[in-house]
Amino acid sequence: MSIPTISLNASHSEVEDSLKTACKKTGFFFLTNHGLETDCKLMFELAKEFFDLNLDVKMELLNCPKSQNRGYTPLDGEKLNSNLEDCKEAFNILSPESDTEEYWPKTLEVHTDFRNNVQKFYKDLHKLALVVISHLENALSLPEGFLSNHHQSHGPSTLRFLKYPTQLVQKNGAGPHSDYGTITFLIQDMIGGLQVNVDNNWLDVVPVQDAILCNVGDLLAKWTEDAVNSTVHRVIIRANKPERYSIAFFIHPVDETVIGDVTAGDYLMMKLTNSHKTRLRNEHEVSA
Ligand SMILES: O=C(O)CCC(=O)C(=O)O
Ligand SMILES: [Fe+2]
Repeated sequence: MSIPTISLNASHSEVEDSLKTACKKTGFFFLTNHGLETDCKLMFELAKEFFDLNLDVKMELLNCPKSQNRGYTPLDGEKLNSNLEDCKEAFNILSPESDTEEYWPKTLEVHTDFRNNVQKFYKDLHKLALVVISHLENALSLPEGFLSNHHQSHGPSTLRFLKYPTQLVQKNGAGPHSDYGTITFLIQDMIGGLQVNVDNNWLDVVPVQDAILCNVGDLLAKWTEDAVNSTVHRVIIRANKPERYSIAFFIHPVDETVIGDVTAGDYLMMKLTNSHKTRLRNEHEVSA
């Protein structure tokens, strides 16, 4: 089994047939001809500049204790799976409407217009998400607006820069988990390490140049009564590989959306609280 590629240049019916199959099988697909190829390259440069900042500068952006999903997450600061610490750093960016200056590195502003570029990328990804969501409605025979009406504003969708450092022995980069929202876009470099669990086997996701990897999240699976698969995946850092960068965009419905027995906002909060053990412990230490 491999991850299918869907080109946005294909006809609507071809895109939607392929989407239907992909979402029902692995829950993962590569999207090509999405129009953001050049922007993705720039974002990798900006992500590298961010992670190259001194640790004390990044720690000033630690999101503690105001919210749980913005600003900087240091190495080993998160457990996507409760049994394993994740060997990665992250920088989380909320929607341009709800973000505030205190979570942005001041030093980069001068050189690269970092904040403006990243926020523009956020908005472009959100537009692309609406295109994919509209195709999904057709692919899954859902009424028009069934999903897209709940994604018209940016809501809690989150953009995330990730860096997995070089290791001498194999390590856990991101523990086995499924994503929480509607869909996730993942832009990765060519190093590899992402694996998807298919029929109890770990399948390597071989990176495709310029493609955006998309996957179904838990809320979409709930929303469609499991017509699609929110598939478990993980990142392993193989020994002596160069550092790996990825950029994830987690697309979420607005908080008030009722899906099955939960609201989207409550579901997200519950999942984030469980995955930020270390940061919550730090928060406790700070407030104690
Ligand atoms: O960095 C990656 O390749 C995947 C990260 C991921 O799955 C996540 O953060 O949810
Ligand atoms: Fe994930």
